[in-house]
Parts: sequence; structure tokens; C-alpha cells
Amino acid sequence: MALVAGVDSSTQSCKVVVRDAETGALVRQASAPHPAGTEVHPDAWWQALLTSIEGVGGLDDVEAIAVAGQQHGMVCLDERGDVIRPALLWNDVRSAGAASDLTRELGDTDEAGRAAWVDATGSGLVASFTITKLRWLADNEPEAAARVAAVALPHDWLTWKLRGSSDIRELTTDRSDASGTGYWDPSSGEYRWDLLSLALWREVSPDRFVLPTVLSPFASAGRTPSGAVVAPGCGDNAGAALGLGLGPGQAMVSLGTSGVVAAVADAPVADPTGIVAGFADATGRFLPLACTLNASRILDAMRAVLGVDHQELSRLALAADAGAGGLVHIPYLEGERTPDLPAATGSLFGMTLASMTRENLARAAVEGLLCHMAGCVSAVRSLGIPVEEAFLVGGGARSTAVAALAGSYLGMPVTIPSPGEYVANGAAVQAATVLQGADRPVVWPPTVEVRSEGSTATEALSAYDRHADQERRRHLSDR
Ligand SMILES: Nc1ncnc2c1ncn2[C@@H]1O[C@H](COP(=O)(O)OP(=O)(O)O)[C@@H](O)[C@H]1O
Ligand SMILES: O=C(CO)[C@@H](O)[C@H](O)COP(=O)(O)O
Repeated sequence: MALVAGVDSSTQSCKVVVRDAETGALVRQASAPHPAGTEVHPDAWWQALLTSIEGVGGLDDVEAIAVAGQQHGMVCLDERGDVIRPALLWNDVRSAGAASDLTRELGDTDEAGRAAWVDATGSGLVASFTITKLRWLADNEPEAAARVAAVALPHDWLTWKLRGSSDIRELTTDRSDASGTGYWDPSSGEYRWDLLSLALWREVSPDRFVLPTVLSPFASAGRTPSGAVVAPGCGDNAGAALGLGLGPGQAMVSLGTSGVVAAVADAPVADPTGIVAGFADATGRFLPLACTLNASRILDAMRAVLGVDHQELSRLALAADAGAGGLVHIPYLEGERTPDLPAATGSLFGMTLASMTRENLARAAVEGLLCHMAGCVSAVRSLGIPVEEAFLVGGGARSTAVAALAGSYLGMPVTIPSPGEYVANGAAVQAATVLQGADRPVVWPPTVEVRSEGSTATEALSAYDRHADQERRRHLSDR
């Protein structure tokens, strides 16, 4: 029996699954936490990966491995391959000003600039994108910026380390993660060296600067020192879409640190408003995606306020009526990206003596999360992408209340696959496919699932939308 490993190096932790390449059966799994914060030294990811590999008893019997990782993180390397400074993660909003500056540098107005970035790279710029972090670096740490000889993403860097390389010219990436940089065009499959030069305030070109080679979906990136095949890897969302085998009409709703709604498309997608990113997927197609900065931690925060565990938070939320007695939670706890309000804070509306119960507070957190995701579903649909059913994954999908209410608040049938590591599973699918030398992903039997149906929670959704719109206007006028 050939074994393959899939890795998810995500925001909060590193997870490794070992699966049977033929049947997909789970053989072993382990995880290790990542440090908190939005600035993390890549060495911490490497240590967490080594700890997880140790946790699965090593990889000596594994024939192929793939790494999926949190998107966008800026890993700057010098000529020798050393990390220049801790990585700025996707949820670090210090580059919000740089995103606005770069947007205006491509157009006379914000709208024209956004449209120009969408045209060039498939996506409008927000602080999450790597290119904005590079501009922030050039503006704020020019000496460090001058030493940058290569830029990689978290999954690129870990893949390179797994191969035992220290030569920056051997860095690789894949289409899905390259499409989140802001300097790669998913339509043409080419890097935009001109945009990277614009961000760094210096002319960079392939003969003097290294960007990872973009591998095709099921190409080999090389081998580990012990001989296992290394697959290209991918961004974590493309990994989950691959693991779920997402098809037409289906959306992935991921409730990790970020909240993500994504669907697969055969052709590149361009959203002139910039709300939906026009990413590539891990199979050769495209992955239009709306992403929030706040998701599972909305529940974590309310759990901490109420001093309960996740199970009790769910019990409380399900004991309250829909609408949480009038409480509406707008959950912009870490600023927000969708809508693009990096300096926003969260709010709680409708507080009265009657509404301020533990049950209503728990319910408002769950409703705030699901209504926030419903907004992302609408954004994806507004591009003409059919979304008729959703798969709910990520740590937040383990919440009993979320699982019970998702169908009503997302307004469509929702399938919750049995709890598992869907990003790492997608990476394992990629590893098995590369091992077989196939050009289409291997298909493993689906996992046991529960469905969440239900009528649309119209009143709670419109109360949320009303307050969210009011908050958006307030934060925009504060700018
Ligand atoms: N039963 C649960 N109910 C609600 N949230 C949960 C539950 N179990 C885990 N979580 C949350 O899921 C999150 C981790 O999910 P994960 O998808 O691994 O995130 P990431 O991929 O961003 O690291 C944490 O915020 C954790 O508190
Ligand atoms: O920025 C994005 C997508 O554009 C995030 O989805 C990151 O990729 C982090 O993912 P999680 O750790 O929340 O899974």
C-alpha cells in the first residue's frame, strides 16, 4: 500500500495527514500550533511541520507529499536563501495604506485603479495581498527591502525546505498561490514584473531577482532528501476545494481564521468591484473567492466573554430565538477585508435589558458569523457564478450551532462533511495524483456527511445587512 502525506500549514496550526494513495483511507494524522500574531518567523512554521511529522511517526514510508498553506504571507529571502525578517501574514493590515497607494498608482480614481489591478492580476488589492506587504517593506524598512533577492509564499518556502534546498533559484509555487500575490496574472499565467518593480520602487527582473517557478497543477517539484516525490502544493483554499472535489453549482464555505466562500470556474473571473478575488485553483481552473478576516474567532471571542466551551456556546445559541432578541453583532473584530475596512472594529446593536442574555449573546455571535458569510455568497453569485449548495469546512464548522443553522442563514442546502482536515486532504489528493503521474485529481470516496437544510432566516439577515451597511458608511466616513 503506497502512502501519501498532505500538509496544511494554516494560520493557527500545522496539520499533517497520511493517507492510502489508492483508497484515500486515513492512516495517521497530527498537528502542532503556530504562534499567535500576524507577523511570524517562517522558522516557526518549519518547527511546527517537523513536530507534526514526528507526530505521525515520520514520513519514511510515505511516497509523496504536498504542502498547502495560508495564502499571501510575505517571505523575503536574501541571496543566500536566509529569511530577512518575520513574514507578514494575510491578516496583517499594516499594508492597508500601501494597498490604497498602489491602487491609485494604476488609475486616476480609486475605481479606475481597482479596475486596472483586476485587469492585470484578476483581483483588486487589499492589505492581504503580498504585493502590498512588499510596498510596505520598501516604504518602512528600505534596507531590508534592498536585500530581498527572492519572495516566496508560506507553502513555497516549506516545499523548498522539504526538498532540502537552499538555492533560491530552486523555489517553486503553483497557480493557486501565485494568484494571491498581486504580481501574477491568472489569465496569462505570467508574472507581472512591472507591478513588482512598482511595489519595490526598483526595477526587478528575472535575471536579478527570483520569483518561484509556477508549476503546472500535477507536476513534480522534486524529491525530499529521503526520496519522496514532492508535489507543487497550493494555497489552502485551493487545497480544500481539491479535497472536496468541488463541482459546478457548489461552493466551499470555510470557517477557519478567515471566512471563505469560493467556487470553481472554467474561465478566469474578474470582479470590477474587487470584492471577489479572481484566483486560480489547483486543477488548472479558477477559484473566484470572497474572504473575510473574521470567522472562527468570532465564536472564540464570544466563548471567552461568556466563559464557556464551544459545546456550551452552541447550546446557548440554539436555546435563543432567531434574531437573538434583537441583538445584532457586526463581527469586524480584527478589522475587515470583505468589506474592505481594515481599521474597523466590531459592534453589538440592539442591547436592552431584555435582549442582554447569555443565550442571545451566543446566538448573535453565530448569526453574525453566518450573515457575514451570506454576504460573501451574494458577492460570488453577483458575478453570475451559480451557487446552489455549499460544503462547510474549517474549525468553525465543528460548532453544533453553526452546523444546525448554516442552511437557514446561507439560504441553501449545506453539507457538512465529517470533521476532518480538508486542506490537508486536498494536499494529499495532489500528492497521490502526482505520484500516479496522472493529470486529473484522484477521486477518493466521500466522507460521511450531515446536511443542514431550512428556510431562509430572512428577518435576521435583513437586520444584519441594515446594520452592516450603516457600519460600512460610518467607517468609510471616518477615513
Ligand atoms: N467545536 C468548535 N466550535 C467552534 N469553533 C471551533 C471548534 N473547534 C475548533 N474551532 C475553532 O476553529 C479554529 C481553527 O480552525 P482551522 O480551520 O484549523 O483554522 P486555520 O486553518 O485558520 O488555522 C479556531 O479558531 C478554533 O477555536
Ligand atoms: O487570505 C486568505 C485567502 O485569500 C485566507 O483564506 C488565508 O489563506 C488563510 O486561511 P486560513 O488559515 O483561515 O484557512
